[in-house]
Amino acid sequence: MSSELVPIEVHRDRVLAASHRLPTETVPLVDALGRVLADDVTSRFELPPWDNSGMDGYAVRFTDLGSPSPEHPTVLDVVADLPAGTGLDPALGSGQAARIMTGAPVPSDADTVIPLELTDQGTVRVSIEGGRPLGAHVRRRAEDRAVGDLIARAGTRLSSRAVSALASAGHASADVVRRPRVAVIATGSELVAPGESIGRGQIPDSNSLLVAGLVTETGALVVSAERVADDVDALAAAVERAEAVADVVVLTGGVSVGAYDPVKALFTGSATIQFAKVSMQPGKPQAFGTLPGGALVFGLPGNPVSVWISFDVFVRPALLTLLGQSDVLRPVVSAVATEGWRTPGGRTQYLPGRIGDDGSGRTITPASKRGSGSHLVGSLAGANGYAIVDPSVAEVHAGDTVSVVEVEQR
Ligand SMILES: Nc1nc2c(c(=O)[nH]1)N[C@H]1C(S)=C(S)[C@@H](COP(=O)(O)OP(=O)(O)OC[C@H]3O[C@@H](n4cnc5c(N)ncnc54)[C@H](O)[C@@H]3O)O[C@H]1N2
Ligand code: MOO
Repeated sequence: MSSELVPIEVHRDRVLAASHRLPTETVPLVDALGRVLADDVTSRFELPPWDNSGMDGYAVRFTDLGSPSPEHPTVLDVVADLPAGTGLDPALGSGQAARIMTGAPVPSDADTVIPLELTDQGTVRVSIEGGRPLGAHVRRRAEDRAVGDLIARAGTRLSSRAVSALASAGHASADVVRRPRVAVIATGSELVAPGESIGRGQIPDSNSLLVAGLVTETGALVVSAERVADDVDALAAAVERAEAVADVVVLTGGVSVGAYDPVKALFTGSATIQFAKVSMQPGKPQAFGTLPGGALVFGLPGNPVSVWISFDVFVRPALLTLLGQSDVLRPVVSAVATEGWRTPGGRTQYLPGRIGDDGSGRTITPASKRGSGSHLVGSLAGANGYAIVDPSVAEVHAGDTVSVVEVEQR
């Protein structure tokens, strides 16, 4: 690892240059929520498919309506009854109307719908006591989409709203990008399973859950997760198992310069895996590259806050690129600091925080009184985003405007 700090964008560009969209698969719409569209989707149907009523009422010929009022109602003969789902198209002659329900096709001879509140609701003859303009309450065929119009673009992550639009447009399935398969390996001889009692020197393995959760939140699949001690042979075997089942292998811990850092030991000298000191805090030591079979491999620094930030800044954009999503970087917005904090200086600081709103705009409050220390795992529960502070800033003061990223909806 060169001692020179690598700019964050340079490291991320390396990662993105090695990340390529995965192949397409077809899934039924019931399974499409959260998947990313592989191709543009256009409408197979006109939307709406026919002129239909926007109100429960009466379909009339506008020329028959006159200027009705409670004192001088217009009376029409009701010659048809049209519930939603009917396929009828009854002929309407002069002085005739059809009772019609919302969503039912408007007869070809009618051009206007009168809501039933303006009538006596008659079923043989209807007395209309108020007028409506020509075309009122008729939802026109194809006014929303014509056949061939765009419904959703390639690269769209399918929301429930998008899935419903695809269904309405005549689709039963969607062509989506295959989900990346991700294997998680946490390294560290100090690690025990969550819930186990800990002896001196031991800690619960929280990174496995953190990475697996972040992978799932990104829309990828966790195919394996294991813990290995700081032992190069054990790690080599775990990486081999991971590579056999995964497109991406995410390792945590062991990338620094310590005497027992197994990731460093295993990959040093590899032609396809690079170690870098990235100009960020937390998250400085990073490993990235490809394994012999082609899987991407990330070696994230073991401190839990470093894992979260490194994942968000490097792994998430890579997974989204594999997923074919069009936007892979999170929007950076502004917020006002409710409290001050110190920065490390010299590296871009990522400070976990609680992003809120004080009524006059977005705010950020540090998740820990101790700032952006990479070991402050307890503070992660209260963070819903982070501030990004320029290396030139020595201290942030209450009231300062800073750049922030929100990772969760408030
Ligand atoms: N002499 C130097 N020491 C360190 C440097 C340096 O430049 N020179 N860099 C520091 C920085 S910055 C970081 S970040 C860490 C990264 O170290 P490693 O990636 O080798 O991580 P570990 O030493 O394995 O662990 C660091 C820390 O995180 C805890 N940890 C690890 N895995 C887990 C897990 N699965 N769940 C919860 N906690 C975990 C571990 O116990 C350590 O406390 O290196 C600095 N040192
Ligand atoms: O860069 Mo390390 O990730 O600060 O603690």
